[in-house]
Amino acid sequence: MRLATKALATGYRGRSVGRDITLTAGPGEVLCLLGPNGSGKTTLFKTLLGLIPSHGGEVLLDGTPLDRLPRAEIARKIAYVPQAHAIPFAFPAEEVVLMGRTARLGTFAQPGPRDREAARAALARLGIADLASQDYTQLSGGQRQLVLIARALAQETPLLVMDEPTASLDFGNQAKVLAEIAGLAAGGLTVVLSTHDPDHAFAVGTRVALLHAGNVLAEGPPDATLTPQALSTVYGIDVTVERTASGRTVCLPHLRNATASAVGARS
Ligand SMILES: Nc1ncnc2c1ncn2[C@@H]1O[C@H](COP(=O)(O)OP(=O)(O)OP(=O)(O)O)[C@@H](O)[C@H]1O
Repeated sequence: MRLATKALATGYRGRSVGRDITLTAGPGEVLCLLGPNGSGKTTLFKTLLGLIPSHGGEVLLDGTPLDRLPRAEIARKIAYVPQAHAIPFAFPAEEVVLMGRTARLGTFAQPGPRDREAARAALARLGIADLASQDYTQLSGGQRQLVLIARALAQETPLLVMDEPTASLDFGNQAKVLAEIAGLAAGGLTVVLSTHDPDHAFAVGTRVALLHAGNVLAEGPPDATLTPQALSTVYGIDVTVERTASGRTVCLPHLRNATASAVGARS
């Protein structure tokens, strides 16, 4: 499924957030959105999902304007992984994952044994089958994050939109979820995600969009887009981008100024 935005403007009632956002992502691609806190990533995602109206421009799914698609149709095309703290589901984890199936089925349909099986398979795939009967509200931030990713997988849509999917995960689970994302894209899914870690964009991104002050400052393959200069402009710090011996690309923020002021504060 190809997602495209054309000169999209985003925001809330009486408040403009993003403008002139033109992006595209297709099957097999992982489009990573990077940008400082408050730069409008979540707002863009809510607009892509039709949860809030756009302030101008277009969102197209395989060429069809989003606002021409009924909600149930959108749910069959796009699964959304929101930030884990955003939703206080008072249900067992398996029921939360099952909601991914109900989104596909429509308002009044009941999930059947196959749906339950798919929900359990999604939990197992993320290594959290043992959390199935635990209350979502009593899970840790990272466990909730994994449950929400399982919910999106159970929805079996061709397009996955993930808001900081690795944000509260431990070191190992970050790597597992990144590998899962790369695998899903390799299998033909379209993935759009936001991250605060440029290394993650280098690891799994086929394209990157760098948001700055409401605009797309740069967009393209990670190597060409996440340059030290662009990262410095967006984050206001000096950054070195290095290639490791094993062929990975990593970003190293310079800590000298921060360290100097921390030492100064102590003395
Ligand atoms: N419901 C809302 N009504 C009005 N303004 C909002 C609302 N939600 C967010 N904003 C504002 O929109 C701007 C963009 O917020 P958004 O959450 O999209 O940023 P973000 O890039 O996802 O941030 P972060 O990286 O911190 O998660 C912020 O200035 C925020 O204060």
